[in-house]
Amino acid sequence: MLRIATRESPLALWQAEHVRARLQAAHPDLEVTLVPMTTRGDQLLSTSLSTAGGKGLFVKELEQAMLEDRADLAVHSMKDVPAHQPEGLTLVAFLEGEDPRDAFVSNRHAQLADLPQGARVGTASLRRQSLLAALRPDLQIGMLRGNVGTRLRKLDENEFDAILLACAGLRRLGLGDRIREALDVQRFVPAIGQGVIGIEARADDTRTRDLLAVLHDTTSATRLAAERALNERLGGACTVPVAGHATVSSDRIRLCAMVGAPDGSRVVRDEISGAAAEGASLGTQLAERLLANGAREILGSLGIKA
Ligand SMILES: NCc1[nH]cc(CCC(=O)O)c1CC(=O)O
Repeated sequence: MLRIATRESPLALWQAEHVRARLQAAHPDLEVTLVPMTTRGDQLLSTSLSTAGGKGLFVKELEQAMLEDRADLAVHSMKDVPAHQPEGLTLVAFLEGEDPRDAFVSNRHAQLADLPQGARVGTASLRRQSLLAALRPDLQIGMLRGNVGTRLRKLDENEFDAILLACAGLRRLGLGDRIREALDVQRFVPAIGQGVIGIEARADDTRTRDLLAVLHDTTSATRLAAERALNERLGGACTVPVAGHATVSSDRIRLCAMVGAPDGSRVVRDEISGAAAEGASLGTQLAERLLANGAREILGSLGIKA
């Protein structure tokens, strides 16, 4: 028996069920069950995530369940996972990545560049807000919280002319046809870990780790090592406008990153390439360069010491 802790949002349940089905296919005699739970982040969906306390909110209850032996593993969107795991827990597998790009979704406009002057755009993240404002200072950008379905409903009810979501979440939920334009990763740099499902387990639980080994994707692991090293050096929170995306081809890696003021008035971008095996060190180096070139001031003005 293997117990999977998961949030109860439709996307989280899809991802947990996907992991369950793959484990079941690899180990036909194993019983795999879902243990759904509500996290503090889900309860606070109506308030701003940044004021509520950030990323850990979506994973804490799942981690508690593993530490108390009510579950053996937790399935996460890596985008929602903080830089550090609690004592006794560790990330044990990363699945093959879905499309990492942000999606432009609109009922009226075919692409971001078609938005008229002053159009209303909804987004749930400071990163998207910053990138968007830097690109198009004329837009009226509003905070859009809630599950993917809730956000699409707000668009359909005409609260916004367009919204930005992750392509991965839309595709997984069978809503890929809502994507009008997939935004280029160089220009519109994705969030650390966007599109990758990660699995956390107890560090000493070798049985669970062995059972999960079949799901592990080394390209995703290489990507995540670079992106998470970058994120860690930059303070490691999702409450800051930080973007980082690595592309891996054979033994090379290229990491793009951005730190921006939420209003887009200042944006620092840079990129670095090197050997894939050096990903984590490249991530740290790129973070140092960003900090030296203005990111330290941007983060400092948001109360983050990096
Ligand atoms: N913060 C919510 C969240 N966490 C992960 C995804 C998308 C799926 C993924 O990145 O794997 C989403 C929804 C969104 O940003 O549109």
